[in-house]
Amino acid sequence: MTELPNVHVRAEILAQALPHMQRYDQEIVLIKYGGHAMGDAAAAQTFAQDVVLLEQSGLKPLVVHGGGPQIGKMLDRLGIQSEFRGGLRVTDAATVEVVEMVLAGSINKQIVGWISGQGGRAIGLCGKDGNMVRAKRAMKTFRDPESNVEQVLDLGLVGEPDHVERGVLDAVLKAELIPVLAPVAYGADGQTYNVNADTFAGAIAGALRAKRLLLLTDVPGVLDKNKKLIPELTVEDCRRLIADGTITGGMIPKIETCMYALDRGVEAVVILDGKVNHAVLLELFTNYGAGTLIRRG
Ligand SMILES: Nc1ncnc2c1ncn2[C@@H]1O[C@H](COP(=O)(O)OP(=O)(O)O)[C@@H](O)[C@H]1O
Ligand SMILES: CC(=O)N[C@@H](CCC(=O)OP(=O)(O)O)C(=O)O
Repeated sequence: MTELPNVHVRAEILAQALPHMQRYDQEIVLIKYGGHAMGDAAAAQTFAQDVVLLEQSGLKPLVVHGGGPQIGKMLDRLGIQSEFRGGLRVTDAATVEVVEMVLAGSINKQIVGWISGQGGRAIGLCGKDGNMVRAKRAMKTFRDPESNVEQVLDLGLVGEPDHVERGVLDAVLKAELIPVLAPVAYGADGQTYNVNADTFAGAIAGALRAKRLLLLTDVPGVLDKNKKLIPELTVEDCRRLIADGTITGGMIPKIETCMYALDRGVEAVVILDGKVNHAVLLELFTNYGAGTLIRRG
């Protein structure tokens, strides 16, 4: 077989994107960009480029971002102690102020800037804007593996979304702007709540019946006990992997998010490595699916 010159190979790859573009035409795709993935400067630029390319190709991309490591750094600088329980940050009044400042302030606007830099038009909002996400105090239980006793965790001002108002998002999408959302919510009690970014993304994806939810993190996907990538999982598999301790820490809210979103009509969720250049494009517009694909089963 004669080898195609490089430029023709590139054209072939571009042409192969056509059925994928048609499949996702006018569909909502929600991309959760985790704080660890964001740390890689080169991948951050290709991430912004991918988001703009999706919008230009007729999809409706939304971004929900995290910023756990960045919040941690700022809390350290301010001398505020912080601890995680069950993958969630215990949040008091001083902590939630810093969380809001870092997430809805610096990180949100940084991502909007990256998208503008690639020629896109993004708008940065948090869950308080347009009454988008109302939350209530999270009630989480945790089973101590040593004593096997289940206890209710007091996480302070950690919120769990209990209502999503889609009006503001519909208006933003209609105006052909790309929403970039910080996971901070309001409470009926007047409090500001710190919501885990995965949980927030799941609530938005569920309310909008997104076609796909992509969770970009700093690992290739869900790993088994031997640290090998698991390419596909069902909801039942996920429950088993949490129960047997294969899935721990920050991966727990991610998997809970997947289960929640699938339950609300999201077709499939993918957990993938956001530090890989063009991770989003590879996943959506090529035949080389990356990461772990999770379906209802
Ligand atoms: N089975 C597993 N497979 C992959 N990662 C896991 C697993 N169990 C726990 N983790 C941890 O979950 C982390 C991803 O969650 P998190 O740190 O909250 O990322 P992000 O900031 O992207 O939301 C991984 O870096 C890894 O340390
Ligand atoms: C309640 C809770 O844990 N909130 C998270 C919000 C940010 C987040 O989830 O960021 P990543 O996606 O980068 O982990 C926090 O305070 O770190």
